[in-house]
Amino acid sequence: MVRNIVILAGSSHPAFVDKVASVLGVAPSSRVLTKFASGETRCEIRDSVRGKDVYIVQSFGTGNDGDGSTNGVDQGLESGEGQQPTGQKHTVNDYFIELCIMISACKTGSAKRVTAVLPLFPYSRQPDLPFSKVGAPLVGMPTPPAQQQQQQGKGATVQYTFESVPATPGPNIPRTVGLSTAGVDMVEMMGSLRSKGGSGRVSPAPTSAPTSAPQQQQQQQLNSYTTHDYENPALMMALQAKPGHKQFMAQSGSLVADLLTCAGADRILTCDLHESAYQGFFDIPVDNLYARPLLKRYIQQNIPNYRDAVIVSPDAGGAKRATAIADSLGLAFALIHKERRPPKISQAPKATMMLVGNVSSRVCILIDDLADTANTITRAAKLLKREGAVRVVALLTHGVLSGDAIARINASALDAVVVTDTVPQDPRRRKMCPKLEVLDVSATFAEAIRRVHHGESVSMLFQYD
Ligand SMILES: O=P(O)(O)OC[C@H]1O[C@H](OP(=O)(O)OP(=O)(O)O)[C@H](O)[C@@H]1O
Repeated sequence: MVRNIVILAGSSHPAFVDKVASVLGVAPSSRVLTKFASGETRCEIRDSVRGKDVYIVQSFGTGNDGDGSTNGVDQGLESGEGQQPTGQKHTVNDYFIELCIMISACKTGSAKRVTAVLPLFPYSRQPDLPFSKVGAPLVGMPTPPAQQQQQQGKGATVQYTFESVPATPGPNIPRTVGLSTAGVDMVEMMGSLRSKGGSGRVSPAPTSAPTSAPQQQQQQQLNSYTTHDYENPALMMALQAKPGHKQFMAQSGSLVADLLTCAGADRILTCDLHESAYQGFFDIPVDNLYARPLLKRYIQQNIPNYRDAVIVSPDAGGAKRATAIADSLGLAFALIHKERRPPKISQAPKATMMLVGNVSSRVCILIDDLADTANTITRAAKLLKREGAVRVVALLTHGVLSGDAIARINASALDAVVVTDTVPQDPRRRKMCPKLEVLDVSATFAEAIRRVHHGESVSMLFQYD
């Protein structure tokens, strides 16, 4: 049992906090978290934190993703007298504000030290810069048409397209049923997707669509998905149709870091940051834990003849993460490279994929930090199977799986998707996705908290993994 420590749970992932607290041999402290009718967050810390070492655990990626789970709904956790749960759905932003308020409440309640424990760190993916027609980041004036024509002759051979099933939602591609329909029958749903010609695209839902052309264009931009803007031709064309305008994308990472520090956080504990350099945005200590030992153990224990398998990074951004596992297990490595070029001069840039490495007749293990829409891993799996892979397993730290991700995984060439529980994976979600397996990372967090509390090294935890 660890003494003089306070573990507080935000409302995003209480089950995870219970597991962490149980390993530490303490009970989570009492607090009230709910919302006022106006939607503002209400927080009350019921146990004394005076002079204590406080750990507030809040995860993200569990926002309003329509998975029908009770996670993310204001249930008036430990509701105070006269305070009724509003039943409002929490978004990632709600969780973030809640965390800041909890940190501030503990600081003003005379806590000795407050550590924000974020199993999945929010806003650590910076938005992509839009890409020009030749695949370069669009950070200046669009290239004049004559120059574009000249550059087009040098395009690489397009081998694979990026279509996914269900299609990535966009201006003219509405969300499919995904998990938003309570009690949806997966078999029925997949049948319905197949009956639409196998593309997985469904007819646009009737809407009160704007009628005039400028209105339609504005609406398209409003509806557009921003995870990967380069995949949205309408948005890309609109962005490039503004001569002389330098595109500016808000990079919110340092603001988020400042907000946490300003709220009073003395330390951050997180896991598999999308970009490890993000730690440099803080002027307080940041401990970045790794799910790597867990993933390696999974490979060793669950992939038959794993020494013949190939570790694959689905994009260049994750190559370092994947090679770390490949090197320590002595496995072969392959990389999928995305190119963003237009198929024709008159068209918007399109992402295509190239495989570097040999996967023929091999088991492929895709390694990535997270799956959000699951486009990246499902497209990678499709390419790997076409290149002769016999089995494709995706190993990810954070299974955000928002929107249609589960339907997409079910319809994909993936044979299994293994995630950790940094993001809640409730039983209903697991039932709807038979390919999903969940690894428990709570013991790693508990050990890291114990080490921080006793002033021991956290990085030593991963020295021999
Ligand atoms: O499930 P999805 O919605 O496809 O998103 C998952 C992908 O997004 C992130 O990388 P990102 O595309 O931001 O690029 P990067 O690795 O180059 O930073 C992440 O590392 C995954 O590869």
